[in-house]
Amino acid sequence: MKKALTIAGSDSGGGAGIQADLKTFQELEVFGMSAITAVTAQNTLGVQGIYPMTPQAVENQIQSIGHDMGTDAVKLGMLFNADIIRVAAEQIKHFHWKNVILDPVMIAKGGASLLQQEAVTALRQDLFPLTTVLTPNIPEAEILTGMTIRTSDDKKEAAKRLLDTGVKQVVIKGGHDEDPHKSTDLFYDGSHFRLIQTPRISTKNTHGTGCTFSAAITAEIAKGMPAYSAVVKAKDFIQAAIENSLDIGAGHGPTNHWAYKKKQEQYS
Ligand SMILES: Nc1ncnc2c1ncn2[C@@H]1O[C@H](COP(=O)(O)OP(=O)(O)O)[C@@H](O)[C@H]1O
Ligand SMILES: Cc1ncc(COP(=O)(O)O)c(N)n1
Repeated sequence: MKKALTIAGSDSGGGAGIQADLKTFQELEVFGMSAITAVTAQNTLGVQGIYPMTPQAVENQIQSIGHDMGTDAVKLGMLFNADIIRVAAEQIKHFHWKNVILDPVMIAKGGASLLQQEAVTALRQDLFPLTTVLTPNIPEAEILTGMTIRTSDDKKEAAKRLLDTGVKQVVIKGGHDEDPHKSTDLFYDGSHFRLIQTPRISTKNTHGTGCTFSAAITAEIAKGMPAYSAVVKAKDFIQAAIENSLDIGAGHGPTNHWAYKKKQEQYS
């Protein structure tokens, strides 16, 4: 039995953040644990409030897990400010955790900021050198590299720049690209570029896609799968979750975390 820890924000709406991560870990049969960085009052319409935890509270949660239970992989999501980022980095080093998946969450779908602007530098300096797989969406990759990303060549250039910061592997997610037919993610490990492409699903229910995708990568890496294979499986997981997304709430509804498992059961 493998374990995964998510260090991220709580989404009261249940579709993104800690809630999406734990649901995904459970579906992929990995024991999920959490350290909460901030509580958000959130639903499918947007973010109504953000209540960050103190850095000490985050440190204490991580230590509780590190001193007793341990983990096979760590996922980082909404970290909100530079002090929380520093604490997370220190604890990952302290416990010598090696499988680190960083989803550099910055802005919620409705536009609310989930990371203070000055924290971007801390992310690069403190966490990138510890990161096994970085999973930015296109707007996040643009902020992290300072370049505009439109074409497939732009994605490759951005991936190269991100690897220069110490990250071992990167997936630039294609949810925000302009192709109306496909959603294409680019994986880069420093030697090969690989495209992972699926038909784009026409739906407004995409709340939590990024969280769910990176949580699935984390679960598979926790089970010992190599990074690229984990990304391919996570892409299948999120595709099923979006295809069967849930019409809950009046805005961007959540994805369906049990759809992948249900599909597997149907075919077996
Ligand atoms: N409409 C869609 N159809 C198919 N796949 C999608 C769609 N939107 C996002 N994805 C996939 O979901 C994952 C998360 O991507 P993205 O939405 O860009 O992340 P974020 O939630 O961080 O903005 C990626 O694997 C991406 O290809
Ligand atoms: C607490 C929290 N963390 C992350 C996201 C990003 O969600 P998405 O996966 O849709 O980009 C969110 N809306 N809320």
